[in-house]
Amino acid sequence: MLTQSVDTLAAVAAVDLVKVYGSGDTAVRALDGVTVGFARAQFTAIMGPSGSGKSTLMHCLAGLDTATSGQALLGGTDLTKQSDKVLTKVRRERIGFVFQAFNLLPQLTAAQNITLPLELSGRKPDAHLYAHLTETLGIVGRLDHRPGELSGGQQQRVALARALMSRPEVVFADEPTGNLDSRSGAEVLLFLRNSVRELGQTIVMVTHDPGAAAYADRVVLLADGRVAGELDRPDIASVTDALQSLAVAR
Ligand SMILES: Nc1ncnc2c1ncn2[C@@H]1O[C@H](COP(=O)(O)OP(=O)(O)OP(=O)(O)O)[C@@H](O)[C@H]1O
Repeated sequence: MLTQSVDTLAAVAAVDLVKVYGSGDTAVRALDGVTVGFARAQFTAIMGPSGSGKSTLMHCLAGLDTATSGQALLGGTDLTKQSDKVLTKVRRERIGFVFQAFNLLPQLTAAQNITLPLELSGRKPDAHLYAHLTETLGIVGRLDHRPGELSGGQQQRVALARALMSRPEVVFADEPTGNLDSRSGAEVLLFLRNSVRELGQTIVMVTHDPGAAAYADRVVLLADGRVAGELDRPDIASVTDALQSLAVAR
């Protein structure tokens, strides 16, 4: 039974999603019936106290973890019903990932890292998009370098180009500025925001940082594995207030 309605046009949605880790006395209900939609061409931040289920929700929606019950919808596909083989293909072809730790392959150049997911799925990189992304991200002069020869900010910009090259239905960003100084972090967030405006990209980002969340169009708040509220057009003050109210209510 649905506890809330969900936008059926959403790029990504959770419907009454439950995730229980372990069993018996040690079972942890990381997601306790989450129903939420993430609209197309919108930048949404997921926030909440530590342990509230942010990473679990993102992992279930990205087909990186299996839910206990409920639906994890990407477009019309319920990821909870797919085989591992299909999930691998979905992650490669329909989802872009940006992680706190960049997760580039150290033995490949920046250029090779950017095009690898497309090559693995047998698709030819779009030369215009490649030029647009590498120019906008300011990494044209770094494309022959390996990740170990790049700064953290440059590595994350390579990861951003890789995430967007396949024109994914959604980009999931997990604390994308967590390892960056404030200037590099702001560049990453501005790029994410502009990719929503200019390319119609859908972005879902987990963050602890109200400053990062203020770049988003919307904030979804989690607490104890449930949706605890949301904010449209967030700013640093409204996000900070909402997080403080959650902490007080617990
Ligand atoms: N593999 C696992 N096995 C057992 N429990 C887990 C596992 N992964 C997460 N949990 C538990 O599930 C709950 C939600 O964890 P999750 O990592 O999703 O929270 P979070 O909001 O992302 O936290 P943080 O902000 O600290 O990263 C926590 O109580 C956590 O301890």
